[in-house]
Amino acid sequence: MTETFRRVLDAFRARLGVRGLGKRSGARLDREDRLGRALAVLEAGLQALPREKRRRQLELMPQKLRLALLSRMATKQMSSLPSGAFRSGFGGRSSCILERRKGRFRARQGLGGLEARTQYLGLDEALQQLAVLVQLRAALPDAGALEDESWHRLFQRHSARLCPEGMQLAFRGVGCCLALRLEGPYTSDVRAALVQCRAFQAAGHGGWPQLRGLLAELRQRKRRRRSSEEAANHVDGVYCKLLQGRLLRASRQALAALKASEPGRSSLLQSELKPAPEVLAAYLERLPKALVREIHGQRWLDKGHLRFSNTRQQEYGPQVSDAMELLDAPPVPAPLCCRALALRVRDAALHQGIEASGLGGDCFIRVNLYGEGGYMHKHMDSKKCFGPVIACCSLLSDWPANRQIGLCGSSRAKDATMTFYDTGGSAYGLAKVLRTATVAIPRRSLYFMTGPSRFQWQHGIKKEHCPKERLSLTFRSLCADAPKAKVKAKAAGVLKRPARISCGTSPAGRKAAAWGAGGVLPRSLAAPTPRRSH
Ligand SMILES: O=C(O)CCC(=O)C(=O)O
Ligand SMILES: [Fe+2]
Repeated sequence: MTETFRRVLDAFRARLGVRGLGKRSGARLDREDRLGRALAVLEAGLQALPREKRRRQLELMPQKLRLALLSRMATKQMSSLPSGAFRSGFGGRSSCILERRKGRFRARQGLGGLEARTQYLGLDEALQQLAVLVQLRAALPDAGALEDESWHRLFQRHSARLCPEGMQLAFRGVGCCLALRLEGPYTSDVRAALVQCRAFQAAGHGGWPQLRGLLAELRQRKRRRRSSEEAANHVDGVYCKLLQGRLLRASRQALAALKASEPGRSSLLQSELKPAPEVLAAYLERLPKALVREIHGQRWLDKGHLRFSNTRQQEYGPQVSDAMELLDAPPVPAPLCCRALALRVRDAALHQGIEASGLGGDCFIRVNLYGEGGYMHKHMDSKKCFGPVIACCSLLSDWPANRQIGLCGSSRAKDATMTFYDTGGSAYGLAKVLRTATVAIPRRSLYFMTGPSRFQWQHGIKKEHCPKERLSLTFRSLCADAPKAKVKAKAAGVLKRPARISCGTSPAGRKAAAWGAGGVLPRSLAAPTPRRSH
């Protein structure tokens, strides 16, 4: 299985190498542009809502933001939305996913404007088919880039060459509007999916009203009994829900940009802490259950300094000692979902124009599980050991509870907040703090720490800023000249595996062992050896 997966990863990497994902233009926008963009997304999103909902959202909006939005609309300075808000094929262009359901797996792969998926299979077979799909993607141009007939001929040629006997595929067209992923219904006929893809492209230029009409029509076509009104209501229901999340984000960004444009305020963190790209958001909607289950099946590390903090960790990939030195030991293989997520994170970094070398399936992954009130001391992730970009996904095990998000409401109160401390680049725990800033890290979001937020500021999570159980996964590249440990690891992970807790026969040892396997260690048992490693 590992061998198969490695082939998938190699093919994936080759594809990235060949195609390159290019930098997003305008990644470094000045303040005005940023505000303009955020307001434009906000306005377009509001326009896509039914009137009642729109009014309600406007009422909920902080006054400052509402005024900015209205004055912007009044002076007609908006950029050319909605057509500008549509990017065809976005999201489905190259996504590569393994889905799990009831112990069976299904591969899904973006084909640039189209998406293909297999039926549910055993893990090995699904991985093999994922590898085939990745190769197919590498061999094909984007579905919209050629005439449908020529694309279809190419598709037939390559699928005949690559797809094994009996491989069953279903296809659908995908598009994107207002940072929402639009999906047609699956069909076994690739030509029908091409028609969906073209329809998304054509409707995209008419903005949301046309796309909504198309989505309703596609849904109606799939279930013939449904009336057009029912289908339109269904589309409204689904997309309004999604839009609310996007609106929340857009309004936050607009507010942040507004704040940043006030004289005397630093916009440093807004520009350096990049928010999650939409590509990943849909993925994070689906992933957590499987991921959380998989992570709970693994062992937690025994790190003295974590015992007070109601936090547990796992680490995968290259082995690094507590002194932040690379161990001469084989990498610890990450659970499948973590690896898949690592690939997506790397993809997301490339989409954002962020340096991504060293990220991906083989990078260093740390899993942090915070209990309620769990915290992380302020620190700077080791400069000598880890690269210039740290990516982190925030997840929670009770993820469905977050369904009722509202614009600027208080329902996000369960999300965690990270505090940043400007130490002018010093990594010492006692370094003088010049200023602090807080950043919300909502569940199912991804952030990248780059530039000053990585090397100038320290970061940490306060007890009172983690009101609910939180799971985070950090992804780091290793520096080429990371210091090597002089000691040799005896076996995989030995230097940091739970040696003390696994053999405890005293009551204290037994309780500690329970902690290592999922319980919470009482304060009285914590060992006084808080050597922190980041
Ligand atoms: O959980 C987080 O978001 C941050 C984790 C972190 O800073 C670390 O593991 O070094
Ligand atoms: Fe950190």
